[in-house]
Order: sequence, then structure tokens, then C-alpha cells
Amino acid sequence: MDLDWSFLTSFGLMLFIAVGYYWKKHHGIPDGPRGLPFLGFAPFFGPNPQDTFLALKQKYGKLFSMYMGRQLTIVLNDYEAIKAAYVGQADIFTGRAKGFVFEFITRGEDGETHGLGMLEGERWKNTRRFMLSTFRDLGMGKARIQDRILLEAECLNETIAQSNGEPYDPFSALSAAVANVICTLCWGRRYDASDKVFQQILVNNGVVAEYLAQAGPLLSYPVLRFVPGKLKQGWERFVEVIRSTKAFQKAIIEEHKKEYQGDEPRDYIDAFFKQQRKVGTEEENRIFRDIELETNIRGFFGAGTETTTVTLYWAMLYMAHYSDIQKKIQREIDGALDAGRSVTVEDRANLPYMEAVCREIQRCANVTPFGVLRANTEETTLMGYRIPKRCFIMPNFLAVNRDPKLWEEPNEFRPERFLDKSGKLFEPPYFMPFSIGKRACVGESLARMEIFLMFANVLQRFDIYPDASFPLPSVDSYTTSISCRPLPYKVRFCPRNQ
Ligand code: HEM
Repeated sequence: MDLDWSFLTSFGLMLFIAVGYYWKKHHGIPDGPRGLPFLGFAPFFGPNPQDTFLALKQKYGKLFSMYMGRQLTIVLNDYEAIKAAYVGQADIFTGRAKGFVFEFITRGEDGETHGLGMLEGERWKNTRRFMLSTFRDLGMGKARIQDRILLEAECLNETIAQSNGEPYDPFSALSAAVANVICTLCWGRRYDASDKVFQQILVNNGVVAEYLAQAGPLLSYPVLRFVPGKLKQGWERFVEVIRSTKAFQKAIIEEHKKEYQGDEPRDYIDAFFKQQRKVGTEEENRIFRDIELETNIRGFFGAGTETTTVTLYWAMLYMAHYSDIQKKIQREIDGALDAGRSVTVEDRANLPYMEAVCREIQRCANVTPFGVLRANTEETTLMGYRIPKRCFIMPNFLAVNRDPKLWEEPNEFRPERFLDKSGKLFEPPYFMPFSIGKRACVGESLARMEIFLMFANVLQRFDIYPDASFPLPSVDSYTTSISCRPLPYKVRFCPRNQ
């Protein structure tokens, strides 16, 4: 048989180029699970991705690589690896993973992505600096914001009281309380829980959170959104919700524009207008365009409401499971405060056990088990491995929170681990529910204050009991939306006899 030498030569050349390309891309990177062509490892995450990733840590150690669709992803599996990247090489690992769906949410009519959560480089730095200083001026970490949170805590208690000790799911009430804090900070307005517009914003927020958790396949293959059936329906609903949320935020900004006279800012939007009126450099002017404002307030609302609500939802569930711990907190509160007064931030120093319980709930609940994906903006070497430019970076916070080298009996719910021998609060550096480094959560101090004040004031006023007709879900079961939520539950909130 005659050999077709020209075919063989072309084939050999193509093979050589393909192998060369593969080698160039993959040499020196961490090992990891193989996955399938085009789909990567995503189909193997399974119904409990948390268990899958804990098992992968056992197999591969500190870090491993995998493909999600076509995207090379590096998973950082322990405290040392996360610290080496996020703190040790902070400037390189502060990029944000870009994916089709997040880009869709944050893309303006100019075709660019906007908003703190997605920006990079100087624009990200300047936006973040402005956000932090504005929230500080508006009272973050001060008495002014405490008053707003206490008002919402009071309304939350009133709503809970209306359940009259009957089995009750507190999710909506918690969500309204937490969302109102952000609404007041961002656009100076709070809503009654029965307000139809407010209810719609909360429903929309839930739809977006749920959709984002399932949107993995669109990351590499956006075309899948047109496939008839579940994918297409989900996408269409999501687009509709995003459109109506954008329209709502635009209307709020326009309303503010009419009212704003250049006075002392009442909220984030006013502070932004004030900054817009200052003549700045070209770069400064770029980050003070309306599109940035609109994307940011939507981002703060989305990022701040779901995570904080879900943490408080876990907190109530844990209390129904651990009545002895609940009683211990209540004894501490009763001993530290005069009767009839609400718990405030000033009481924190006298409530170390309460503070320890808040931290243990965050450690055990793992509301953001894999953080928010980042990207490395340059090729680099991490712990001896080559990390090609613009990998997705996934911190496995769950594995840190379950690491037996860091926590004694990590699977136990044991708040005392956050107290030192003299009973004072002790927070180790590897406790990082808000991530670490230059791009850690900007809402950390606000969230901590909300969790402490709302949780403590509910426990001061109510005993939380399970009800035999509504068996409690286990604290080990969860559903994954954009954060990790407990399964829905009902408990009884009974007014305490102090
Ligand atoms: C319990 C509550 C919260 C948790 C567990 C949480 C967790 C996180 C985490 C893990 C990140 C990713 C950081 C990284 O890239 O490494 C993040 C980012 C972010 N969070 Fe939070 N967060 C919470 C509350 C809030 C609140 C109340 C706000 C309100 C403004 C907020 C706004 C943001 C924003 C804007 C980012 C993006 C920051 C950036 O890219 O520079 N978060 N959060």
C-alpha cells in the first residue's frame, strides 16, 4: 500500500503543534482531576460539591488544578495556600474571574463591565477606596449605622412576635431587616415589609442568587442559554429580573438627581453625586459615571443581603438544635444588661460568648464555601507551581474551616474554640469568612454588626424551640444558591419571661 506522505507529514505537524501547545499551557501547573473534554470537571461536582471538594483536598493536598468548562481553575485548599496567594502575592491575585453571566449583569450599554465586584486595576482601587470612605462617613462602624440596624432589629422582633409562638419560617423577616439596612445606606429609604415594591426586590434578589448558582454551564458555553427547555426558560426569567432590577435602580437614581442640591450626603447616591460635581482626572471621571453608581448599588444590595440573611437564618437553626448554647447566651445577655434595654455594640466587650457563637456559626455554616472566584492578572509561581495568566482562582474556605490541623474536632459545633483560657474572645487569622487580602469583603464590619445586633436582640426577647410537627433539617444539610443556605425550616419563637 502506498503511503500518502503529504497527509502523514501534515498530520504529524498538527499533532506536534497541538502537543507543544498543550505542554506550553500545562507544564509545571498543579496536578488535579481530569474531567471530560470540553466540560472539564464540572459534571463531577455532584449534588454535594462541598463533599466533593473536601475529598479532592484529601487526594491532592494544598492546591490542585481542574477545568470548569474550558476555564483552567486553580483551587487553593488550605490556609497556607490562600495566604500565599491573597496576601503574599496580593497584587497579582486581585483580579476577578470573568464569566458570561456576571459580565451580563454588570455590562453597560457601552459594552464594558462595571461595578466594584468586577473591576480591576486602578479603577477597582479607586472605586473601592471611595466606597469604603463613603460608608465610613455614612456611619459604618459608628453609632449612626448602629441606630439604623437597631431600628431594623426592633422591626424584626415585632414581625417575629406576630407569629405568636406558632411554627414560623423567619427567612423573609430576616431578609427584609437586612435588606432595609442596605437600602437606607445606599438610597436613604427603608420599606415596610408589606410594601409590594420591596417584596418584589427581595424576590428578584432570590431569583438572581439561585440562577447564579446554576449558571456554571454558561460560563464556557453561553450559547446553551438558547437550548429549549430548562436552560432557556431559566435564562429568560433571569434576563427579565435583571432588566426590572436595573430599571428600578435607574428610577431611584433619577429621583435622587431631582432632589439633590449639593447638601451633606444622606446616602451613597448623594455622596456619589457630590463626587461627580468635583472636577477630576479623566480616570476619576470615568469611575464617577452613572453606570458605575447603578451597578454598585445593585452589587452592594445583592452581595450584602443574601449572605447576611443566610448567616442569620443558620444562626436561628443552630439555636433550635442547641438549646443549651442558646440558654448560655441568654444568661450572658441577662447578666450584662439592665432589663428592658436592647443589646448594642457597646455591649460586645461584655458578651464574649455571644461573639464566639457568631463566629462558630460562620465557621460551621460556610455561607460562601468557595468565596467569590478571583483571577491572577499575570503568570506567576505559587508554592513551586506555575500558574498561567488569568486562571480562575477558587479558595476552598470550607477545607480551611474543616482542617483538623487548625481546629480541634472541626466537625463539632463548639463556640468555646473562639475563647481563650481567661474567657476572652480569640479570633485566629485562619478564621476568614469574609476572605483575606486587598480584595476581602468590603461589607465585613457592616455584616458583623448586623449579625451581632439582630441575633442578640432576637435571643434577648425570644426562646427558639423546634416543633414536633416540623422536624428540623440537620445542620449538615444545605441547598446551594449563590451562598450555602440551610434547608427551609419552621421553629417557634416564644417570648421569654425574664
Ligand atoms: C455574612 C455576610 C457576608 C459574607 C460572608 C461575605 C463574604 C464575601 C466574600 C467571601 C467576598 C469575596 C472576597 C474575595 O474576592 O476574596 C465578598 C466580596 C464582596 N462583598 Fe461581601 N460578604 C458579606 C456581607 C457583605 C455586605 C453586608 C456587603 C455590603 C456592601 C458586601 C459587599 C461585598 C462586595 C461589594 C464585595 C466585592 C469586593 C471587591 O471585589 O472588591 N458583603 N464578600
